[in-house]
Amino acid sequence: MTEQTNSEKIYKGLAGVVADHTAVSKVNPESNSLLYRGYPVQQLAAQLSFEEVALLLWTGELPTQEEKDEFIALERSHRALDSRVKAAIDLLPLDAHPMDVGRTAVSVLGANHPQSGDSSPEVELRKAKELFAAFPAVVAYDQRRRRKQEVVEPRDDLDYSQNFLWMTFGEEAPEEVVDAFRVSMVLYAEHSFNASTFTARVVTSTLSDLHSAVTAAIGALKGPLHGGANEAVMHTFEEIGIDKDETREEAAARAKTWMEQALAEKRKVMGFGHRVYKSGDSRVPTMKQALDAMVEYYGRGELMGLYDGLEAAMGEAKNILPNLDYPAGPTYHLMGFDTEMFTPLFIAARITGWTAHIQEQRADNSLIRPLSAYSGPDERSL
Ligand SMILES: CC(=O)SCCNC(=O)CCNC(=O)[C@H](O)C(C)(C)COP(=O)(O)OP(=O)(O)OC[C@H]1O[C@@H](n2cnc3c(N)ncnc32)[C@H](O)[C@@H]1OP(=O)(O)O
Ligand SMILES: O=C([O-])CC(=O)C(=O)O
Repeated sequence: MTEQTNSEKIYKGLAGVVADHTAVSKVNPESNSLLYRGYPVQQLAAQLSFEEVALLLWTGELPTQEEKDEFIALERSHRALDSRVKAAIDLLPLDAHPMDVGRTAVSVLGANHPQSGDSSPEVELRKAKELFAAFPAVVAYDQRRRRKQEVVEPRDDLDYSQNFLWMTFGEEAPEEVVDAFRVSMVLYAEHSFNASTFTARVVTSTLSDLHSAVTAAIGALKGPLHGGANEAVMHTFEEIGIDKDETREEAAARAKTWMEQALAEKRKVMGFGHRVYKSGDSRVPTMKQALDAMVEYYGRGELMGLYDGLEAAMGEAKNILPNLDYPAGPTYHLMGFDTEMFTPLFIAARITGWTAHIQEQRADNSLIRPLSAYSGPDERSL
């Protein structure tokens, strides 16, 4: 087969290209819906624990009680911060970006895994579960070391979300906060062939291992056009200025002026727009409810002034709607996470989707290697 010629159609950014089948999730922009293994994500977010959603994504079916119990036991036994991961993180500067910390941690876990050379389906599923269990301690430790706080050991009387918040903040989170956190994890878990998942599939297609694929996926997630947007949303809020004494209306008016100026300068405003959804992200209404609950819990209506003002001004000027990162950013801010920790929270959730796709890619593999149209100089001699 020869490489494409210049006259052939180029699908820049692979926009509109259907690269393969997947049974993991269905993103439907026409009906503005998202199904995980056939179930609407809104139902899953309303009724299931994140542990149950993870099992659904991996196995394709809702878990039985026995499967759930077995997984919960495994998850609770792999929560503690691995000493080799801690040693590697301690070598990194305190201001290293937490996405770099997360990427390093997964790499260290992969290199030290006792079955690092075994990519059989059973072992890979086990590795996925262990990584799911181990990653929260990395996020919690990184936020705490940056704040010069001691490590908080996990507690096995708490579920995944409760324990995540416990290890990060060193106190039991109220029910309202745990619920908003759980909802964010469920919504962030999976989204078909997004850039990071596709990256994980490309790496897997070479028959490389699960930790290499996840490490590469973290690199793709870090960018502000993808997962890095949840952090960038908060930077926008900070740039506009958060003033707790302001009314909602005053904040909205300032946000509107800021957005008009940003668009006049042709800036991209993170947290808006989507490659697939053109009439709204299916997950935003559910995440917005979780944000509203946090705003009410913490009594921070002025933040919603900024939120509403930006959304309205972007809608009026360009008819571009928020994506999931837009409500997720301020939700994590209200919970007390440092802004730089937001995208690592996305990693914790997306480990489920990535590893479900890694399994699927491996089960029916074909090396992912597209063609390119050469645009350099004609052949020449030295
Ligand atoms: C969980 C997630 O990963 S969701 C995505 C998170 N990413 C972001 O929030 C980053 C901001 N958004 C964007 O950059 C884009 O909307 C993307 C990358 C997500 C999707 O982009 P694409 O489908 O490639 O559309 P593209 O970037 O070409 O935008 C089309 C038009 O809308 C404009 N546009 C799209 N999003 C934005 C935005 N956030 N701010 C300003 N203008 C925007 C573009 O400037 C472009 O305008 P033009 O035709 O006048 O040049
Ligand atoms: O689907 C995408 O391109 C990005 C996205 O929303 C996600 O990964 O959750």
